[in-house]
Amino acid sequence: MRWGILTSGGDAPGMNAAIRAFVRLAIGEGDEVLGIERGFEGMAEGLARLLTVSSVADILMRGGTMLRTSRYRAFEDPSTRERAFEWARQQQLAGLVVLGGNGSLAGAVHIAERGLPVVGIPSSIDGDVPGTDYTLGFDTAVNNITASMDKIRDTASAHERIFVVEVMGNRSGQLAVAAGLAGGAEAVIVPEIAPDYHAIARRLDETYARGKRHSFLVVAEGAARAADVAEEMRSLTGHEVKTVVLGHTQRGGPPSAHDRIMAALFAEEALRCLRDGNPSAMMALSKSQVVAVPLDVVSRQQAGLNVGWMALAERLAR
Ligand SMILES: Nc1ncnc2c1ncn2[C@@H]1O[C@H](COP(=O)(O)OP(=O)(O)OP(=O)(O)O)[C@@H](O)[C@H]1O
Ligand SMILES: O=P(O)(O)OC[C@H]1O[C@](O)(CO)[C@@H](O)[C@@H]1O
Repeated sequence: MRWGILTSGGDAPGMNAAIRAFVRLAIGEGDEVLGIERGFEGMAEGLARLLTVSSVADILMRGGTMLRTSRYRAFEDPSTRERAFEWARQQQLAGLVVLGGNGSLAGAVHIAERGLPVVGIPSSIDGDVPGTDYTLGFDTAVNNITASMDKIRDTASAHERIFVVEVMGNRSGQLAVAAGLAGGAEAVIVPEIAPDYHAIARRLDETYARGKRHSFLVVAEGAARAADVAEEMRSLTGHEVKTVVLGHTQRGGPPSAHDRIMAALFAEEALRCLRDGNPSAMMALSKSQVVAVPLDVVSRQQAGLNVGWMALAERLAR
């Protein structure tokens, strides 16, 4: 059988590990895998090549995606999707694996509805895909942010400064919350909850009065800009406040061991679903097990925010 595989939306560390795992497992079963380039654009424009065992060598430890990716708005147009579907038919694809976040998986639902079996592997550093407890790339991104915060902490303590660290997460604060808990932030500001700047300022004043020499506020990019939060804190506390916008440093670099393992497990289950003739599914982590859930969960549900972690981070930063 011949499967297609593509990566779409923002790249996520672990995408390469999942491509490698899927290709090697599929070839091990006697199947073929067509690597589709630049996400859905590659399907619509016919950009693809057959992947071999050796073509996926030495990518396990690399971030980004060997297939490249895109944000291809034209795929929201049914006529573009029809072209892509027709191309998949001509290529005799028996099924497709889509690695990406909410948007990419919404695109995947449309393809499955048209009749091509599709398995989605949730991949986004944002950790905000509904129906799964984990998305590929999240652990690496949290580690990247935590490593940056550890470095910033040295200079923050030396100067007794407050740092506002802006992290990714346009519509979701899940990444900010995990990084805030792991990195020891005083407060986490997320798009889902309106911030109480006066309460945060009071907490900062109290910790400084107790002798603390540095403080972190982690803000998700979708909630506020770091510069605006810093200005607010300066005027409310009178302390010196600096900002760091981590940007794409969060998304690059080698995937963590956890992301590589999750990539292998998601890929293994994806192949099993396709070979079993499942018409559409999303790989999910649920109760520490990799399971297949309905693909359209992305359009029916919203990902939750771990407010317990957020509250715990605030209680611990004293
Ligand atoms: N409703 C939709 N219908 C068809 N295709 C879609 C839809 N939403 C998104 N896509 C396709 O998926 C691509 C990626 O979507 P998007 O930019 O939202 O990233 P994502 O997969 O959510 O990843 P990230 O977590 O990095 O934002 C889009 O550029 C488009 O090609
Ligand atoms: O690299 P781009 O296209 O600017 O995307 C940035 C967006 O992608 C994400 O990193 C998710 O991959 C979001 O957190 C962020 O808002």
